[in-house]
Amino acid sequence: MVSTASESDDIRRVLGIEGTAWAASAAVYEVETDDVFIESNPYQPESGGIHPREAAEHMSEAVPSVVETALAEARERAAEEGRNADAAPIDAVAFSRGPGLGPCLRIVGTAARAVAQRFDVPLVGVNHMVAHLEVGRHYSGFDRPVCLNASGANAHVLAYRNGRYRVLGETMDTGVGNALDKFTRHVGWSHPGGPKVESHARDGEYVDLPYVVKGMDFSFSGIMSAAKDEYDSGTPVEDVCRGLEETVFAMLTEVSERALSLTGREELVLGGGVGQNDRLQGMLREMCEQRGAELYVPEDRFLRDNAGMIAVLGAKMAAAGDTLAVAESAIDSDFRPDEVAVSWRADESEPAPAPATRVDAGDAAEQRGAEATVSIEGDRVVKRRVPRSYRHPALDERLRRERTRIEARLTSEARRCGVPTPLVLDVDTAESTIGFQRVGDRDLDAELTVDRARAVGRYLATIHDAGFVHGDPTTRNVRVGSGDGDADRVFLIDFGLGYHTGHEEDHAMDLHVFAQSLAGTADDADRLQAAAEEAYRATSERDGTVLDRLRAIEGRGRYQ
Ligand SMILES: C[C@@H](O)[C@H](NC(=O)OP(=O)(O)OC[C@H]1O[C@@H](n2cnc3c(N)ncnc32)[C@H](O)[C@@H]1O)C(=O)O
Ligand SMILES: Nc1ncnc2c1ncn2[C@@H]1O[C@H](COP(=O)(O)OP(=O)(O)OP(=O)(O)O)[C@@H](O)[C@H]1O
Ligand SMILES: [Fe+2]
Repeated sequence: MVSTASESDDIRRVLGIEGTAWAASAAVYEVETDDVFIESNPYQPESGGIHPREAAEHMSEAVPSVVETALAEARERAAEEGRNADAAPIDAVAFSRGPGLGPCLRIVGTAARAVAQRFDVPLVGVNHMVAHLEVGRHYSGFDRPVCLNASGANAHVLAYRNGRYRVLGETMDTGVGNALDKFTRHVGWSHPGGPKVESHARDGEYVDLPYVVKGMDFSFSGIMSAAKDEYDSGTPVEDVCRGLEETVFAMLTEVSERALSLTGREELVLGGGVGQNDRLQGMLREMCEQRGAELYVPEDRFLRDNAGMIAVLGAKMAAAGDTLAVAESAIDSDFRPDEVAVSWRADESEPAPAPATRVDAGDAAEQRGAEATVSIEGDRVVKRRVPRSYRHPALDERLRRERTRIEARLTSEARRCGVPTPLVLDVDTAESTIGFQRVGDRDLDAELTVDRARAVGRYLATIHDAGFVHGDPTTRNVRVGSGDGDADRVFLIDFGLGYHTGHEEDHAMDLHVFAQSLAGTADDADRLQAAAEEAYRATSERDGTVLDRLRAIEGRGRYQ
């Protein structure tokens, strides 16, 4: 019988067990001294990538021995503190419950249950992705950071809000490490590929590869096939590695910056095995410095998969009484971070409204968006995409030009379809500058209403029917109010990530980006989202298929 104690003082030493994919790991976390002992045994595939069956065989051999090593350490510490030799050396057992490979997770779950029963201590089921970010939050001392999880099988941007970690953005296909590993497999290098990409990139010249960011979501599949093609056509592998790092990490840095900008937060925490990469850390550091934000990067041993992070979060969960009865402790290979009901944080109510909210200060004010600076000069605004020094200069130049050209073109095209947008007054692609008519008197996030959400749904349907997407329809890229008495005008702005497409998936992504931004900024996001969808349905020529696709995007398990 496993006890399910809820006395927080009882939790002084926690055993953590990890084994979602490659790292068989056990750890002892000492609450009082904050000390973490970690014992790990990695699985190294003989050829190719991670084979689930081989990985599970590795876990069944390695998990018991790393657990015994950690327990021996725990016993020593228990003896030092003068604990009775008959008493349990630990006060709880925490294990990675998911996401991960099912066969591996089951072995970890079985081991954890056995230890918990043996010592009659509570069992704690930890979400591996939340552990990746909580360990950084723990050691940074940050309270409300944005978190970038850059790991093998996942890539997310998360922020805590009202009891859950919200996924502000994520990969639409593979995890970031898996994407790099697939390229290195193609080249014939052994697993894991990430560190090899890093060392080869140092001697490489940058090559252009597709850069795919949709709002705060992103995709790696196009980049990976292009990288393989480059290699196959004879481009030196060092150059392809450099192009990969510059492109993939600039994407992750851009979405992190967007998330900081959208939420108005000023702290960023990095997590996940790919987080060990120096170039990624450097880009994030530079971006944060330039916007006056703070970055925290955990030690490498806490970035890659490890049981230390499981024990650290497990201790907080156990202290909050968030434990599992054995009968309810089944693993969950698709466990998403936003499914976790956060029990261990004080119930903080959101400081309202988010500081990023902008109500216009008046003339000659300068706004700083995630990408551009916008200066208001009377009834005209000038938007300039400023260079981002964290990006390679060639990539930076390309993105600023392309986006400026597209923004000018699609803003006008939307207007011609009857969607309110500002008039484009002049464009200078060389300087990445556009002059616009000034519209609205505040951003939608400052004053969200059901009617306005409905207008956004209607306008998105209109441009989709005309054959293009907005690309970044967040609550900050919608202006409301007109200043001339017609308070309910709603304007779409910032079409720089738009493009022509007839694919339902792309149309659904626009709705998904809007839904995610509602979830990130509003408490009644569901109601607003329903209103937007209802208006979309009423307007669109093919509402059914797009909304079906939206449901599929929302329900997609990302573990692959
Ligand atoms: C669910 C769980 O099993 C999974 N874990 C995982 O992916 O292991 P993690 O340790 O977080 O990350 C491993 C990845 O991290 C990459 N990696 C390691 N060192 C790297 C480096 N210096 N540069 C780039 N990638 C690196 C590896 O190539 C590999 O793809 C996850 O967290 O998604
Ligand atoms: N035509 C306009 N009229 C009035 N205000 C505007 C106009 N264009 C932009 N703004 C203001 O400037 C802010 C930033 O503009 P915009 O979204 O185009 O830049 P950005 O850097 O791409 O921002 P982000 O990436 O954060 O969406 C807007 O949120 C809005 O408050
Ligand atoms: Fe991981």
